[in-house]
Formats: sequence, C-alpha cells, structure tokens
Amino acid sequence: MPPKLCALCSKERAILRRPKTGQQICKDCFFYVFETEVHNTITEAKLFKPGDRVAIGASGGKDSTVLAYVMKTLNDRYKYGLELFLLSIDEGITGYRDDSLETVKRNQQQYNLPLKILSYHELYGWTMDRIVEKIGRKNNCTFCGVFRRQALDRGAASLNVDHIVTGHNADDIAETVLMNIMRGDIARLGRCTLICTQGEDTIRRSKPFKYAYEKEIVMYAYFKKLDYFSTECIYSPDAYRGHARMFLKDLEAARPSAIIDIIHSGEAFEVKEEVKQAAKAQRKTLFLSRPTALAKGILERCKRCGYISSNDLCKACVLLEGLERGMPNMSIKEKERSRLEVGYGPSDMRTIPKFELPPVLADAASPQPKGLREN
Ligand SMILES: Nc1ncnc2c1ncn2[C@@H]1O[C@H](COP(=O)(O)OP(=O)(O)OP(=O)(O)O)[C@@H](O)[C@H]1O
Repeated sequence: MPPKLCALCSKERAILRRPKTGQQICKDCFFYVFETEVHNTITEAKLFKPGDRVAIGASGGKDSTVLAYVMKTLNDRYKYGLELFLLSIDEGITGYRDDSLETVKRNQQQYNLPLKILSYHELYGWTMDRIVEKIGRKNNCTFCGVFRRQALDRGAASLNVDHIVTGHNADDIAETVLMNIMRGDIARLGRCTLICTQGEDTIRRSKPFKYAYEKEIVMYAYFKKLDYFSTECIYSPDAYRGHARMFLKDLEAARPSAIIDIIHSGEAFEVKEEVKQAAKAQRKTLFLSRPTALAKGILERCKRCGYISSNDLCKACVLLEGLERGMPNMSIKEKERSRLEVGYGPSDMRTIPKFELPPVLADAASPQPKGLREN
C-alpha cells in the first residue's frame, strides 16, 4: 500500500494525526497550521501593537517553552514589532524549579532573548520549601498562586513591559470552565475564558495558546526538538483540577472537539442579571488602567508593601502576615470568605439547605431509647 499523503499539501508523507482535527498530515504542515492558528488568535484578538514590550512568563515547562519559541518565530515572520523578554519566577522549590530554571537559562541562549529571574525569597523573604515546611501541603497552592501573580507583575514592572503572555492552553481553559461550573462559580465563568485580562495590578496578561491543544503543544515541542523540563510540581496536588482534567481527557478521547466546545460554551454562557451584577462588582477594577483606578479611589496601595490593592493589605501581604503570626490558615479562610462575599452570584446558589423535620414529626421519627418502648 502506498504511504498516506499529507491531507494538507498532498505531497509529503503524513506522519502524524492532528489531535485537534484528526487530519493526517506531514511535519511541516503541522508546524505551519499550529503557528498560523496561534497567529490568527493573536491578530483576531488584537493582542499587541508595534513597539510593545512583552514578557513571556517562562517556567521552563512545555507550554511556556513552546510559547517563547512560537512568539519569537511569529514576531520575526509577521513583523509584529515586539520587544520580547523571558520572565521567570523562582518559587524556591528544590528539585523542581531550580532544575526548570536551568532549562530557561538554556532557552535564553537558544532564542537569544533577555531573561529576568525574580525569586519569592527576595520578594517575600520566604521560599515555597519553607512555606510547605510551615503549613504542610494542603493549601500551599493558594500561597504560590497569589505570590506568583504579584511576582510576575513586579518582574514585568522592572522590565518596563506593557504585557505578560503565559502558556495557558485550551485544555487549561476548558478545565477552568468545568471547575467553575462544578463549583457554581458562574460569575467567574465569563472571565476565565477571556484571552486578555487586566487585573488590579493592570499589566495586561494574555494567553495566545487559548485555542491550542495541550497534545499539539507537546507534539510541536517533540518534533521541533525543543529543550524543556517535564516534571510536575512536587507540591501541587490540586485534587479538584485533577478531577476536571481526567473528565476532560475522557471527553476528548470520545470527541476531540470537546475542548474547544467547552471553551465556546463558557464564552457564550447566558448569565442571569443578578449574577452579572455580582461579577460586575468583582470586575470593577479589571478594565481600568492603574492611574484611572487609583484616581477613582477604587485602588489603593497596600499599607505594608505599597503594591496596588483594593484593600488595606494586598493579598500577598495578608498571606504573609498569617505566616509570620503562625496562623497561615486563618488568612486563607479570610481570603475564601471575602471571595464568597464579593461573590459570584446569590449565596444560596452555593449551599445545600439542610432538611429539618418540623418538631412534631421529628419527635415521631426519633427512635425511642431501648427499654422505654411500649409493648
Ligand atoms: N515560575 C514561573 N515563572 C514564570 N512564568 C510562570 C511560572 N509558572 C507558571 N508560569 C506561567 O504560567 C503558565 C501556566 O502555568 P502552569 O503552572 O499552569 O504550568 P504548565 O501548564 O505546566 O505550563 P508550563 O508547561 O509552561 O510549565 C506557564 O505556561 C507560564 O507561562
């Protein structure tokens, strides 16, 4: 039987099946479609303008390594006119981040991009190793997430960049849509599918891989022989996301378009007016520039570190105070409470009311103690 030809160019031998579409294609056509789809995502969302200084959040993992490579390729090919930087945060996780940062340092040489590394230790006086020593593994992802977000902003400010891009891919976004539905967190649903957000901290963040499948990113890295680090974080057993991930993988196996379909569903979700209002309160600062938000008094400066914040203390300092006072979980509870209060929709959406019998029925239903039974 003659070798199957590429479904796109009809010239070369098909050597792979695209996970996203099932098409059997050759290597060069795969590179071309993958890069072109990312280019289309970038141009359709008008993510950049010429002259933008853009930091690529570089963890050394597959997603951000492919992102750095593709951003550089597209910037050269389509003359975006961007100034690109690699920005890495060292969370202080021995045996994980120290190794992956070595990969980023090699990427810096391979792609010839300037690299900035900032550590939790220098910013907060704590490493994740020490935090986990203190609080255990249960809530450590909360600390890491809050600290990383702020660290990326601080790194971006020191590089004087306008924009941070991260390697979040279609699978990550579909998982988040599922998680928000499973938690009844409908007001966050709209936000989690946005390709570009501008947080309190107001440096634009975007996800050029919003529609890129994880399997295709791995395939791209493999065929391009990119140098990346492939170990999972040793402290991140995010069990709930794990369930969403497994569920998504099953759906993808049954129907590959499931990932994109879930993202589209998240984007198109019809939200009730009252939920929209709650989300609006939550998003009040999201689309304002930092000076506007400060001028309107919506944002202030953290009284402890001076970072932009909508409360007296920024989220990182709330967590740090808890750590320093030896009550790290209290600050997490506090944080969760305020998340519920500013909320995502009516509070009764999120609780299951306990059924209680009226007193008369309750008496009748309760079993008589042994020995007191009549008959
Ligand atoms: N320590 C870090 N320094 C800089 N950027 C980071 C760091 N950790 C995560 N990011 C950014 O956030 C994105 C999503 O991070 P996540 O922890 O979900 O990792 P991931 O899906 O394994 O991605 P990757 O394969 O790039 O590590 C990464 O692709 C990267 O752009």
